[in-house]
Amino acid sequence: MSDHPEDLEAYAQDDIETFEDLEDMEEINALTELGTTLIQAILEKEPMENIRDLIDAGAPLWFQDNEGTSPLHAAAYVGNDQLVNLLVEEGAVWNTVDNLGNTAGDIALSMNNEACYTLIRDAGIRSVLLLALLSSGSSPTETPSALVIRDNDTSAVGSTYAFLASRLHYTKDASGQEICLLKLEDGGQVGVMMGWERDIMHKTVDELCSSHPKLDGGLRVLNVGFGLGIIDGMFQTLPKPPSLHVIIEPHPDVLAHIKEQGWHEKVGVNILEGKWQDVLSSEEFRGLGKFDVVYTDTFAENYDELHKFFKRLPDLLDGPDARFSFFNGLAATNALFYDVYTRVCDCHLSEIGAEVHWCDVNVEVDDAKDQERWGETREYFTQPIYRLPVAQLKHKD
Ligand SMILES: C[S@@+](CC[C@H](N)C(=O)[O-])C[C@H]1O[C@@H](n2cnc3c(N)ncnc32)[C@H](O)[C@@H]1O
Repeated sequence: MSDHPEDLEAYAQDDIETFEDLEDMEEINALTELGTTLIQAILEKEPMENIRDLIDAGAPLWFQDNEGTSPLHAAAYVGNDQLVNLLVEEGAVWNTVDNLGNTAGDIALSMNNEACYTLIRDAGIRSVLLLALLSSGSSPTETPSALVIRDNDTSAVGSTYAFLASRLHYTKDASGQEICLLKLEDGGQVGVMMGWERDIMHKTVDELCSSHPKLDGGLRVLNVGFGLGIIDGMFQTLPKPPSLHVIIEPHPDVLAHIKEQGWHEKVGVNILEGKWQDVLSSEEFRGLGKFDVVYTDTFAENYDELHKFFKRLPDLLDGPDARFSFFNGLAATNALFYDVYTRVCDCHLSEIGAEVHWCDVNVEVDDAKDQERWGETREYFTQPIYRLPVAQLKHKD
């Protein structure tokens, strides 16, 4: 043993840390045991009293076993809505996924248990609305850190800054589908816009314009995000082309493509270069007045940004006849998340005084066609139904 006092101090420190480690291990073991017992008790359909006792004894509702099953997953498996309700009220996490990528809501849905599904979905809606409120209303220091919505994805898929610095390629894939492609640093590929979305864009233009009372006079249209220019092309081929067609686009490669395609020469088309967050506040934009039709479909932006866009709508829409839609593709690789975000959009649009009419568009294809749709790219929309929103400001009494 060393006789240097500083070494003795270090040994003593090591002992304390080992002791603390042991204490931590004991606590982890106790929680693991309680969590496992709770999940077993739920799966074995033990009486509610036993479940309640376990929760009161500190069984962790966030616990997941080796398969990723949480107490809420277990309650969904046994289809007990009273239990789902109890767990949600006690703070069970609504969006935990198991090792197969399923939430408890997905399990309830696959078992056709509407009561359990609705309870979990509504817990999700409340949670997302609360997070949005906390992140917009208070300074980060006033907000419990675990509840702040953070955008941790700094890749070109999750960060506008990285996206705008990345190169895009306009090409056709192996099945002849037009595509605007983003190549990621990890070698993966993501379609910024893909030809298969043409049907969704077509239905969107139809819902926004075909019965618009001002269609015959030429609509004043604002589109945010050019991509492949599919929706812009459709606005241009309306029976009466728009009297004003403003396109907001920040990406240099997209802007070069727009020029190549001759969009600057089209009558009534005004291309504003930049992000909508900057362009909407510019004097040039404000001088243009309000619009009959507003559409937004951007890339690499999270729900926070879409929510901010919603808040600008009262200044953009020209009264209750004007119509708004957006590409409703958020969280569209999971049925529960897609449902939750769709309903959160509905609530937030209602908050700004708009009413939403939702149209269901069938986008299901068979397996072989699905492969063609995505080619080598990452899938970002896997739901069979696209929920198309059309919002209008409510009449003021
Ligand atoms: C999915 S594409 C739009 C596709 C388009 N709806 C179509 O029919 O082809 C997204 C577009 O939004 C643009 N974009 C991304 N962030 C933006 C922002 N903050 N403001 C405006 N446009 C943005 C991208 O550069 C891209 O061109």
